[in-house]
Amino acid sequence: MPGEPTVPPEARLRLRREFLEGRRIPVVSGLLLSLVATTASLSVPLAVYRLISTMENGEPILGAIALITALALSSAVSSGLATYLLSRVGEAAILGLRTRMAAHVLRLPSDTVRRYGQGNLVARMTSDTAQLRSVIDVGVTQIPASALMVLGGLTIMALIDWAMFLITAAAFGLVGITLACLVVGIRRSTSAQQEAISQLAQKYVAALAALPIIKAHRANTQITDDIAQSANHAKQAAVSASRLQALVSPLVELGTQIALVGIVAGSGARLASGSLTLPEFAAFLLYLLQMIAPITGVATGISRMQIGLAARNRIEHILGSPEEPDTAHSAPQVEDSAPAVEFNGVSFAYEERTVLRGVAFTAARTGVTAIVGLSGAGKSTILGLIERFNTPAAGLVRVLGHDVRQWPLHDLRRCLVYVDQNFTLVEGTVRRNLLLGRETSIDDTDLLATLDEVGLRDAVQELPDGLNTVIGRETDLSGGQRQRLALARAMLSDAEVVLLDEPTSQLDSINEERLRDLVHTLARTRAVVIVAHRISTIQHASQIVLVDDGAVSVIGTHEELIAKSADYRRLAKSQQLTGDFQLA
Ligand SMILES: Nc1ncnc2c1ncn2[C@@H]1O[C@H](COP(=O)(O)OP(=O)(O)OP(=O)(O)O)[C@@H](O)[C@H]1O
Repeated sequence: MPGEPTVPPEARLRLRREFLEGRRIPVVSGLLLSLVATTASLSVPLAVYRLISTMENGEPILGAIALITALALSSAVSSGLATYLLSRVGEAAILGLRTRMAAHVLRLPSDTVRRYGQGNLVARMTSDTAQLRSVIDVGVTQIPASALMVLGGLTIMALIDWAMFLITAAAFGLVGITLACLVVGIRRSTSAQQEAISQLAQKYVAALAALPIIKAHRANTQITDDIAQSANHAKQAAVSASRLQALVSPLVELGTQIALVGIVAGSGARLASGSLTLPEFAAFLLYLLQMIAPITGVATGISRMQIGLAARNRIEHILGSPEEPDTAHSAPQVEDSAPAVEFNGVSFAYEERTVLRGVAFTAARTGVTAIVGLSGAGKSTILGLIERFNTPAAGLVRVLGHDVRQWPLHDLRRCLVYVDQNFTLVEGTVRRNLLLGRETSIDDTDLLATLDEVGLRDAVQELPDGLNTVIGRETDLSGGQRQRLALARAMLSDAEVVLLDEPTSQLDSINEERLRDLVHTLARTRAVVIVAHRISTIQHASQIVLVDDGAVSVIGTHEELIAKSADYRRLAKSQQLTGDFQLA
């Protein structure tokens, strides 16, 4: 992603530590089994050498055949067990990493999450971590085991015949040098491929979220073309990555062919001169053939590692993105006399764009503070600053008498309950949504009583599994019902400050009236800060804060503002709420 932060050293993934911590026994057992498998494989050609010598001497060969069988079997069994053990450990390490990523992403500032994009984050959590798994597989098992085989094989080959060993080493040395040149390109191209897949996931997730609108605007083809274009970028990136990866196996084959030709050509003279015996020649040839697989293993392993390392980089960027600042250690002491919320000369900008200028108001511990103003005036931003989703550029936001930065985030948010503009529900049952974030349970009678207060009891009881119905999949609620469910969740909380962002936007007039009553009941014992477009919802508020283009233009009761603010009168008039039209 352009503009990704530099990864701080503490966010770098120490793969060895991630992999080993708490898992030393299975890792060491896996590595030992792998060693047994390699040693057994390396011993097979020596056993063949012994078999041929035994045959040449006319001795019984049963023992030699039994040895070869035992070696081959133990190599296969140990290698299978090692792979299973190490892949279990690898999966456990990836589970740990995925959990860590989820926890970290949920602590990122909302703007950072928006900048990355949901699809992009999904791709990093799913496909990039799966790619990283290959670093563990390849780095811990494939490369070390194959490298051991190659080194062991080469050593024995050197002991058998140094001249033929030199031919072999020269051929594979050339392969190694060419491979080293390819590695950088492979890493770069796989990184581009992963980025292209993230972009594709991003477009796809965004399209799914906007599905009804896409259908209603008959934009299926347009959006499909868009997604297809991203898919095409992903394909092109994959093709250029595989162009380099495809060179790896042929390179190894080429090296093997050169070595084979060299050995066959060189062995004639050495066999004829007697400096090489037939069993030695057979063993040497077997070692060479046996080495093709591990050399291919090392080469493809190094190439696969690049995919995993590129994925590691992208994961590190997420883990390196700073979390919401949360430096306070304990909740400050709250004075009874402290107001619920205070804004003192608060200014705020999204990136370069200033959206709040010197905002100042105070919300008492009880009563309703309504924030009104035209669309885009900055009302939701004000609620976001109380929740400390963002930090002001200047001025102070206080909750219960203390600067929001003096509160540990968890404690600050425990004092607040927030119903967002989209009345967001989480994936899960009605009950899960009602109890979201609660540390204690509430019995069904109380849950249903609260649902009754927001006029939702009957609708929930009619759902297939009542409170246990999963919403948002086969069964769903209407927009207004979702909004009332979000309100019920807020009512069940015992937070001292209730923040409501346009809680009536989806409600019919009967439910709006019900909400008004509920808000006033809540406001008897708590502070309610409510953003509202419909002045009918808040005309009885203790105070109304009129926000105009990011600044507070006037504060007062409905009657006071009607009397003294032309802007408010205009706003109320547009809703027919002045003079004779005023609602009761
Ligand atoms: N995450 C964001 N990044 C950049 N700009 C933003 C972001 N959120 C809001 N804005 C901008 O900040 C300004 C204030 O937005 P805000 O949502 O606070 O307005 P609002 O008064 O609540 O509007 P509405 O009544 O339409 O909900 C708007 O101009 C908006 O475009």
